[in-house]
Amino acid sequence: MRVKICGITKPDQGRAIAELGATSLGFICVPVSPRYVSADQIRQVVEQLPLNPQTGHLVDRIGVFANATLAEISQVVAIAGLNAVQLHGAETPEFCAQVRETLPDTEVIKALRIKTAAALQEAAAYYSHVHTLLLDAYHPGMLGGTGVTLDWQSLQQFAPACPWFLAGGLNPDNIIQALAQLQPDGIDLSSGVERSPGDKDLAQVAQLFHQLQQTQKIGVS
Ligand SMILES: O=C(O)c1ccccc1NCC(=O)[C@H](O)[C@H](O)COP(=O)(O)O
Repeated sequence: MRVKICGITKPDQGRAIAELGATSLGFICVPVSPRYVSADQIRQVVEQLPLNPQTGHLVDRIGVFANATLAEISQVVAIAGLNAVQLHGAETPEFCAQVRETLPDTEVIKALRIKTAAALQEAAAYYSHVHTLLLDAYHPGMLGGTGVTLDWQSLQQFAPACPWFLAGGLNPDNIIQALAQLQPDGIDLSSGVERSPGDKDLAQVAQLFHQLQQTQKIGVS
């Protein structure tokens, strides 16, 4: 299972989180966010990342955008050294397809903020235009990093035709409960493993991986 820790702002924390076992680091490229980082700041984090000793590759570097233009996204991907983009605003399936065509080596992840179970119907329109979906909680005043959990039970029938991440209010204390109900391809955490926006709590990240090891031992996938 992929484990994405989002809202990385500091090189030493990015490196430590990769070493703890994260498969993906998320960088907030949305200027109104308190976790915002510029392309140059992301590059500084990326330059400090270790290569995975097993694969010889870096962890995934995911830039999170909301309603940015294709030119803005392309520029940040090139400067920062990203290999994935997460579109967290009101991007249409057609826009996602354009991003995919323009950046063929970049994973395109569409985030859907789920207000009601009916909002899940939106997902199908994206299947053939993105590589991956991400389900996040809806908050009227914030786009992401809200700490609000989804109603996991209402997602039990969600079986998209592409891989998906579960996000929204996950933390070391509730991750086992979430994964007992759902089998996402990845999980995404931000405020549940931080001291303040953009300042990650490495002890909580370590605790998350400890909990994930427990889920394997007790057979929760
Ligand atoms: O985190 C932000 O500040 C943010 C701002 C604008 C758009 C998206 C943002 N975050 C996106 C993420 O992928 C978060 O990891 C996701 O919303 C989960 O956050 P949390 O509920 O705090 O775990």
